[in-house]
Amino acid sequence: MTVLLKLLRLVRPFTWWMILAIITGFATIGSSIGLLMTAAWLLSKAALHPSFHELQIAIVGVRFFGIARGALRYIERLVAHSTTFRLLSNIRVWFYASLEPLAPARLQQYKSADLLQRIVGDIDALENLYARVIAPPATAMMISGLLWVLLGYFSWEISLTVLLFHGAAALVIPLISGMLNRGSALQLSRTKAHQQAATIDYVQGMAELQLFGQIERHLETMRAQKQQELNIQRKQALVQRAHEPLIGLCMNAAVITVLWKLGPLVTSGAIESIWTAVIVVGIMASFEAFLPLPDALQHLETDREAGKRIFDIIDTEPAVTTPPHPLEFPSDHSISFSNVTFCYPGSATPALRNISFDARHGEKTAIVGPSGSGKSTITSLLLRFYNTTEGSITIGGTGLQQMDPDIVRRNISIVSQKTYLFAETIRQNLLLGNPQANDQQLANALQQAGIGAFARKLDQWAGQHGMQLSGGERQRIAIARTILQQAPLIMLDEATASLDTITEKKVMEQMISLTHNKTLLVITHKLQAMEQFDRIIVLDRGTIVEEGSHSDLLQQKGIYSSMWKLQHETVIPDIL
Ligand SMILES: Nc1ncnc2c1ncn2[C@@H]1O[C@H](COP(=O)(O)OP(=O)(O)OP(=O)(O)O)[C@@H](O)[C@H]1O
Repeated sequence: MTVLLKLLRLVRPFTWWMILAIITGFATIGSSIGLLMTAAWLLSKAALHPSFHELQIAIVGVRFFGIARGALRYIERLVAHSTTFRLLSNIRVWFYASLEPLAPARLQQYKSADLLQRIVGDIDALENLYARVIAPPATAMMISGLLWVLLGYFSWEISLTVLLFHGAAALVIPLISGMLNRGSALQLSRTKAHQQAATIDYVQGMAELQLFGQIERHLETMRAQKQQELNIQRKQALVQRAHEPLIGLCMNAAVITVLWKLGPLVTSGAIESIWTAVIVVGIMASFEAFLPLPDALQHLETDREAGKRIFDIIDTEPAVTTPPHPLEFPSDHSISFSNVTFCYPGSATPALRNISFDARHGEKTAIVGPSGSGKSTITSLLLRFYNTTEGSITIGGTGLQQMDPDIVRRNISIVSQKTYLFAETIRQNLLLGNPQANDQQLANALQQAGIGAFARKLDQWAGQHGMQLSGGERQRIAIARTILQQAPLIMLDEATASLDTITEKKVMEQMISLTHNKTLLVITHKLQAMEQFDRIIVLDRGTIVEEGSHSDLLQQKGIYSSMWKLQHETVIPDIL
């Protein structure tokens, strides 16, 4: 389906609103035409010194059209703005709802700035869809129809002549303008996306740019991008500025041609001379409806480009889908990986190869291994961000793919190494885990996460990305949030990596005791409190190389034993 048809499908729920706005738009310009034509008739007639009685209806007509024009213009603006904003908010909600199933797997290919430009800039561009693309041609067509009927009363030849000039104003001028500005909408949206990316990089990477002395170079790139945007806008404006004079030219040409045709008709007495001025001002007033048309084509190109960029994302097949009849989340929370192989989209090398393991209900399982061995990939698969390439994963015997991904995620609490804190207070960040929690419950959770002192700072602002807190504090707030969530399955993915060794050990022991009857899966490369885990799985380059309890693995004298020795028998300062 073409982008335009898809866009029209989006505006379909507002059909009646749009019809109402188009009718009021038509009535407004129609009143203008009525006002000028009645006034012209009145003046022409008055020149012939008729009785007051003969002018009475025209005087009432002038008053009526004068008041109607103002009132209708107000109503038209009200309806048009209301339609535009309803439409925009509908498109925005639709876009967010369609985006959610694509996260995170399908959105990873987009730069965050590009995504932001699509979410904000491209959706905003669609603001023009109704008011500047759909409404003006519809109103112009109706006005042209009105003139056709009004002038047809006098002469079909005059009627046809005006129709031809209306056609030229509606088609020829916009087409020439469109040709001159071809591709500029695409260039503009790309330039804006690049600018947004550069601005975000500038703000977020300012410290790095300063350290490497690259501020001036980065600013130069931004200046060049701004200049490029200005050049495109200048070119667009040059063409746009010509629209009004060209429409005026068309109008004057129409008037001259009509006058030329009217001459013989008036001389022959086929048309009374009093109507000459009426016909001429009617034609002149009708061209008001054609003024926005050349811009409409420009906006159409912008909207098509914005729509294309939006549908590029939305039409992507989600990496995971909800089955038509999802099964319930089981009460047994054992996790089982069976011959699982997984390749990230676009990657030829599997991140996990044929791995099988069980993490039984209520047991504590640790997955350890060197960096890049595939530990976090296990988390992504369990949270159903991706489907396995081969093999299956079950919870309590039910296949992950047979359940609703949202329900699975609601039952698994996770603290990852990339904790995200919202630019809100500590309280708001904690309430994400349990919106109903009272202050006492928040304080208990903070205490259990090892930052009891924050119970007195619940209303402190966490800062952008939680930057008003240290890395360790952020991590412990995230742990407290997980404690509040009370999900039956808990996963810690390098959750304590940013803590010092002593605190890390303490928090880990606390988590193990807090999750007494729960299934706990801990992913780590720092071997802390390992003796307390029921099972330890050692991963290396995507495969399970060792499995067993802490003492078993030490006896095997394999990778685990070497890692343990390195971390515990050699004195390695924390700062390394
Ligand atoms: N989104 C992704 N797209 C493509 N490849 C990826 C992606 N994420 C991870 N990988 C690759 O998959 C492999 C396993 O990565 P993973 O993050 O699971 O390792 P890890 O053991 O958790 O590492 P670390 O301890 O450093 O976090 C790595 O080779 C990595 O480059």
